[in-house]
Amino acid sequence: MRLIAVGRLKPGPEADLLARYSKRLSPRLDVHEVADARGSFAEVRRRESQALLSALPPSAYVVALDEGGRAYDSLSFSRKLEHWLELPRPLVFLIGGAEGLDADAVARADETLSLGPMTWPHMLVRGLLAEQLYRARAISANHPYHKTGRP
Ligand SMILES: C[S@@+](CC[C@H](N)C(=O)[O-])C[C@H]1O[C@@H](n2cnc3c(N)ncnc32)[C@H](O)[C@@H]1O
Repeated sequence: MRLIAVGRLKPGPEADLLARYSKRLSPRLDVHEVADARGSFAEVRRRESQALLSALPPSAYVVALDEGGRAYDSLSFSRKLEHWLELPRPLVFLIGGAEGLDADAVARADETLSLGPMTWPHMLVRGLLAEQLYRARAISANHPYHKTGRP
């Protein structure tokens, strides 16, 4: 699996969170960063979205992280992830920068994924996604990390 995201993640709590879950993930999650852009709000969004799209491997199956995207409960997401991993295409998650993804990036996505209707800081979203991917894989493997029916 690959994560393509805007900006350079500096050492700190967000990097620790990403590392905590990504090192436990199988298949591994390769992170590829594209540079922050400069300019007006609209230019930043367009440039960063183009950089994300340019970094896609050929025939990628693209899941764009988007507040307005599709939300899942953990069991459904686990099943969905297993389905994505069985596809004969590289699975790629996209996370926008502080100005978000533009319409072209969302249009290229095969799926959208929401981590809830609230907006999270883009650097935190990497770790949140990694935890949800780890949880989904734990559910598929009947690993006790996910405690069904308990808070
Ligand atoms: C700070 S948010 C961008 C907010 C921006 N105002 C917008 O309208 O998209 C940066 C990125 O983090 C991701 N993100 C933030 N909150 C999210 C959520 N609740 N669900 C899924 N992705 C989220 C998205 O990829 C988004 O492009």
